[in-house]
Amino acid sequence: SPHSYSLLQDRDDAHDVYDYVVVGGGTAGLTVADRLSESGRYTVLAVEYGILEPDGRRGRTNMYNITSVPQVNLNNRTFPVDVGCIVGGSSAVNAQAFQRGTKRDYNNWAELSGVNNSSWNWDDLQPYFRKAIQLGSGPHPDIARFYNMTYNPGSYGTNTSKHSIFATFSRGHSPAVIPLYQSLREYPGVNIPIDHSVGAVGLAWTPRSMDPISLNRSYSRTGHYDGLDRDNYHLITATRVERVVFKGKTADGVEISPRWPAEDHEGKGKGKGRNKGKGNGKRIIKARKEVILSAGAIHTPQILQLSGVGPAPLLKKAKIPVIVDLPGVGANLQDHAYQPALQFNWTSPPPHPEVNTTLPPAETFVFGPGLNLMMGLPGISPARYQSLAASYLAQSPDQFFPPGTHPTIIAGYAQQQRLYAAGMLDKDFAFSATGMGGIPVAAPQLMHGLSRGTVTLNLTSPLSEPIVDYRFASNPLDLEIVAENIKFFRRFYTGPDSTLKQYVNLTLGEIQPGPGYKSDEELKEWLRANLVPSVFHPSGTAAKMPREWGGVVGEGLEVYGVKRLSVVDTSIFPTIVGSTTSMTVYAAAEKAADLIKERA
Ligand SMILES: Cc1cc2nc3c(=O)[nH]c(=O)nc-3n(C[C@H](O)[C@H](O)[C@H](O)COP(=O)(O)OP(=O)(O)OC[C@H]3O[C@@H](n4cnc5c(N)ncnc54)[C@H](O)[C@@H]3O)c2cc1C
Repeated sequence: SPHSYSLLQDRDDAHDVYDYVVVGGGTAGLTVADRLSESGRYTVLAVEYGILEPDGRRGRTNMYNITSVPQVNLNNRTFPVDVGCIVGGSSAVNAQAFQRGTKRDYNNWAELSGVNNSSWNWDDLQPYFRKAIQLGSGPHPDIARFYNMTYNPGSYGTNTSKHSIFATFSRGHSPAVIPLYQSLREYPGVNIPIDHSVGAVGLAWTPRSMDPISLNRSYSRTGHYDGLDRDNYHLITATRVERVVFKGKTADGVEISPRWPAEDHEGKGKGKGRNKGKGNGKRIIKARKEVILSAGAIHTPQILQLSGVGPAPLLKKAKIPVIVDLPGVGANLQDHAYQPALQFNWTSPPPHPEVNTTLPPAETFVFGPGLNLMMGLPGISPARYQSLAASYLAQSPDQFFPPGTHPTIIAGYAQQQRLYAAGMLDKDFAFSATGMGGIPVAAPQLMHGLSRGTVTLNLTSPLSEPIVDYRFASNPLDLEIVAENIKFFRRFYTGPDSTLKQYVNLTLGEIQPGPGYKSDEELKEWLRANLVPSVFHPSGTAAKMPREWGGVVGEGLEVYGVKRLSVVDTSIFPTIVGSTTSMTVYAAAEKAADLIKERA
């Protein structure tokens, strides 16, 4: 059987007590559960709401069905809040672009720890990236030569065990990206790092979370679950953790309930990985050492709030007894925003450069080569970056938060504001990331938004999905920065200093936003109607920051004000990284496992 014998076919077979109970068998959860159980010294239970099913599809059973509240600054549009609901979590359904942030991202985390010697910084995290992510393979040498693809093998581990997560460079090619690559290389302000894994922005090739041999998805299930056979490790699926149970202020265990009523579930199938679910009722499972919340940035704050750990006024409204008043639980929500493509029309298709016939044949094409342009604000907007940074720094930190926001949240945001204002002057702090295919289209993502959102209990039905409000563009500078991204790509494609003309002999006509949107005001109007506030990288809702800065966990990821409860998932990111998020989650989970074992 490819899956693990750790899976209990019936949740009623779970013991009454384990050393560790991990809530969520997702990206971080399976990583931590693997590491805590590997010595055999501790008993570990992971509880997952999804089931074991094939990866990749995004369907009814394997995604949560959540919609954001209307975004008042985006013409009241609502947006899907996609999160994987499956063994493997979001790593089982994501788009597999595998990147880490830049140095400033993680050094900001250290600054936001409020302590002098935080080990959550770029240098100290690199060994965890190498432990977490193995280099599956570099690009095919011919492809690497043809595309001038460089990469830094030292950023990754060299383990080839199948119980690993792999970063693999593309085997495919797509010659049409070459004119873009060559012209971007020469475009003013575009840096060429060896690759993004060295902590710098610029034009480089992004690997995928992919097995180098099978080319299948490499994710927390394949790397940290399949094939494990440990008596001391159990996984139960189709099971919800409703709340953490406390004895005084000590986390004592979790209360679980079945996802489906027993008879319904029996009807759904008795295949592998489906609990028979004969127990229809709730049950408490105890944790001797720690309860570890790895339910992701949308559900971890919900579980904390349901357990009485969160903003006291909210808990009182929901009639939940307050265990500890922690205003930061569910605050500080961040994501990357997506600007629908700036689109041009070639007057005729570009002349593709001759394809070297020694390159692997087209059938081996799996994914495009993964060219990605990351830019700091000085590169995006040489004319305005200084004034944008100055206007940001001049804002009062509470200016764009709702009245009554807790002062600790404002204090934490003031710290972030100081660091981001400095980041706006740094060419190596990403404000945009754009996948570059072979067509004259660019859909840049905003990598460091300035607005902060919330995840809160649904007061009329606390066990239903939480209320997600990105509050995108509540800080008006967000739209100014995205408008600068549009102007950057307009200049690159059609401006007088465009370097593209040397490589393709074409005239370009702009289709979208279109010539009707010229001024900043017009561009912002277009963005309010088109911008998407999330690419499903929610982060920051149980942040690792000091309590007086609205933090929820400290340096050891233990929740403030209670004992034996920790958080390990994207919720702990004080600030979102300027890259896709999954690689950082794996590294953080590896570090977390070490911290948890040290205090065992
Ligand atoms: C559609 C999509 C595309 C993405 N594309 C990329 C990409 O290309 N590259 C990249 O790096 N990142 C991408 N991401 C983001 C990345 O995958 C996530 O940031 C990361 O996987 C989150 O890890 P996590 O451990 O925080 O949470 P998750 O992996 O989401 O794990 C949380 C787990 O907890 C479970 N759970 C939640 N509540 C409960 C409960 N009450 N009881 C029991 N279990 C519960 C969930 O079912 C889930 O399995 C994408 C995400 C999505 C959804």
